[in-house]
Amino acid sequence: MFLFMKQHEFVPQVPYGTRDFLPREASQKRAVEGALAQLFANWGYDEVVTPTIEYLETMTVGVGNDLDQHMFKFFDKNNRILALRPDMTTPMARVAATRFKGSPSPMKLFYITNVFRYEQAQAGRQCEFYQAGVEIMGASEPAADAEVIALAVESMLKSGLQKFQIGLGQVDFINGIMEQSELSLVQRQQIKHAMVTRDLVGLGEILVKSGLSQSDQTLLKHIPLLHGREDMLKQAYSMVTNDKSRRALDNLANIYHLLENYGVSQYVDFDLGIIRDFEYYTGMVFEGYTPGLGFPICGGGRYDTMLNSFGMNCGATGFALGIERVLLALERQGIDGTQNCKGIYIGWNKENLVKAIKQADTLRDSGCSVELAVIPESCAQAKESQKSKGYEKLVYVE
Ligand SMILES: N[C@@H](Cc1c[nH]c[nH+]1)C(=O)O
Repeated sequence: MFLFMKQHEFVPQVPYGTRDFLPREASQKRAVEGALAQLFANWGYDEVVTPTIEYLETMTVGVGNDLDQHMFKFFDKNNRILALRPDMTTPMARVAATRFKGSPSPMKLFYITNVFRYEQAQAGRQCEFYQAGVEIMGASEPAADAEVIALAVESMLKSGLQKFQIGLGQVDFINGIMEQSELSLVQRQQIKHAMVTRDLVGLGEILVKSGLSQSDQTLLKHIPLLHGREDMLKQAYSMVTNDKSRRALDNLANIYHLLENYGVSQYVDFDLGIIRDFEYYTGMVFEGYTPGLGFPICGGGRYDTMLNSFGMNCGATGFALGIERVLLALERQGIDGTQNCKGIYIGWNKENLVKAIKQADTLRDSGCSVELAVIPESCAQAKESQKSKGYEKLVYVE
């Protein structure tokens, strides 16, 4: 009796932060992913598929400790610690450094796959989520950065989004300012963290306690407000005196000039407060935003030291787009990306299965999508099935 009740009460759930994609969502997901795979291939990128699990030490070499609290970890039978990949950039760097040594440079690679990060789950932010991204490895020039940003713009357009904006920053702008002062590593990290989370009150408090001069405090407090078009870059130039920050601004101006030539600069604003939440970024960084979503839909940047950690000394840049975020944005903006029409339903009455199989075969060969009933139905039942399953046409074999 007890056993019976228990079985009765059991409601199977998916693990926290994961979700099912039901047919409509799964077909939207596939449509977006298919379009992106085609786009990346058209731009000369090759797909790479890596394991879902990596050794923890591989992930730590790549992303540092930033994601430590967010990784799903477990042991293999030899007691080595494994992690579900929290990011695809690190596995791609591992592949490039270990499998493509000596290949023509730069390598242009893409992926469309799931990644895992422990997060407070909410719509558009799950612990398991899908990313489509590209990485250019072996190129340090602004041309590679511009290509990656232009491709991010094209990806959003290809996904069906019309309204979005990219914020473009450069981590060396703030690094240059902080290196001038005598801040400890911890203080620098606290300042960056406050900027990443856009915690302006917290930033103010850290700065007051930092021992920095009043003018440096004012400058750092001002960084999150430094967004705009090219005139803002000029303003920022006059606010700093160190070479590193100024080179960062020159680098942004160069990238922007190329984006004008790609015809996508109208989608791009400068935002010097963007630092992103991975420590591996060493140059330009960017994030894409679309109305109705409170978090970035895509993001990326230059990471010139990661490959070195895997034994290959070269610069790299890339971006990733969140697939569920694209789907959510499309839904919230009322854009329906799918053709929801199904083809033909074939029903048959007793004894006519063989005829119906042949009919289905012929119709499929001619390019129609066909569902063949697996049990005999009367014509009225078949009509009902056609309607409830959403098929455009019924073929009834009798
Ligand atoms: N891996 C980054 C995106 C990126 C790709 N390449 C460089 N950055 C992310 O998950 O946000």
